[in-house]
Amino acid sequence: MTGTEHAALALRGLVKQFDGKVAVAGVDLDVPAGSFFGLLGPNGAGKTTTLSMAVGLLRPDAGGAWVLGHDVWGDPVQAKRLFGVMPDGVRLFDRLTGAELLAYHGLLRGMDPTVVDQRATELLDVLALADADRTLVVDYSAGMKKKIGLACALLHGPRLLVLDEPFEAVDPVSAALIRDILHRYVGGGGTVVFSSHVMEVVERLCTHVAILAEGTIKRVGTLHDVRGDRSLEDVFVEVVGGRTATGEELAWLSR
Ligand SMILES: Nc1ncnc2c1ncn2[C@@H]1O[C@H](COP(=O)(O)OP(=O)(O)OP(=O)(O)O)[C@@H](O)[C@H]1O
Repeated sequence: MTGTEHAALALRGLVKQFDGKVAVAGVDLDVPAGSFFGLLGPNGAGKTTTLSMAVGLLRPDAGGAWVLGHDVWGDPVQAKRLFGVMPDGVRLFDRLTGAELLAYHGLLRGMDPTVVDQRATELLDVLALADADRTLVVDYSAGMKKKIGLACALLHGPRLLVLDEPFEAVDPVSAALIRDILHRYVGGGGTVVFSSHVMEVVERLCTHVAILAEGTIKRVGTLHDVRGDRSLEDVFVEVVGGRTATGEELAWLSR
C-alpha cells in the first residue's frame, strides 16, 4: 500500500470487534524508523488488540499492517523476519529453562545453532538471567518472564521491536536494565514500539507518542508535539477524560 514504505511500522484502518463490541475502531499509525514510540492508553483502550493485529497474532476485521514496507498479513514470512515481539501475558513455552527456550526460538527461526548459543549466553548474561540456568520459565518471577520474553524477541536481531506492556510488574532494577537495553537498541538503529499506561516511563523514554482511547488514536506525534509545555499526564487525562471527584463521595470513610 502506498505511504507504508518508509515507516518501521504502518497501520492502516485497523478494526476489530469482539461479539459485536468494537475494540479497535479504525487505527491509522506510522511509527518512524529509529523512533522510540510509546502507545499510551487507559485499560481497555485497545492497545493489546492493536499491537496483536500489527504483528500477525490477531486477524483484523479490516485494515492492515506493514513492517518496513512488508505486508504483515499478505507476506508474513518476510515481514516476521524484520521484527521481534514480546506479547502481553507472556505466551511462552514455560516448561523449558531460559536457555532451552532461546534455543527453541532460534530453531524455529532457522538460525545457525552456534549463533543461537552465543547470542543466548550473551542475552542471559546481560539480562541477569544466567544464574537461573536450571530454573524452568514457569518458575520465573513476573520480571524474569518479561526479561526472557525480551531476549526471545531480540534473538534474531530484528529491526523493529513490538513490546506489549514491557514494564508491567517489573521491579525498578529490572526495569532499568530493560530500559538500558532498549536505549542501546534504538541507538544502534533499531525501532521500538511499546504499549503502556505508565506516563513517567513513556515521558522518560519516548521520542514519539500516540494516545489511544476507545479504540481510536486521539493524539499522535513527537513527545514534544503531544505534550507541548504541559505534563504528559495532563494531556492524557484531558484526552481520555475521567470523572473528577467532588469530595463528597465516600464521606463515610472520614471520621
Ligand atoms: N479476546 C477477546 N474477547 C472479547 N473481548 C476482548 C478480547 N480481547 C479484548 N477484548 C476487549 O476489547 C477491548 C480492548 O481490549 P485490549 O486488551 O486491547 O485493551 P488494552 O488497551 O490493551 O487494555 P489494558 O491496558 O487493560 O491491557 C476491551 O473492552 C476488552 O474487554
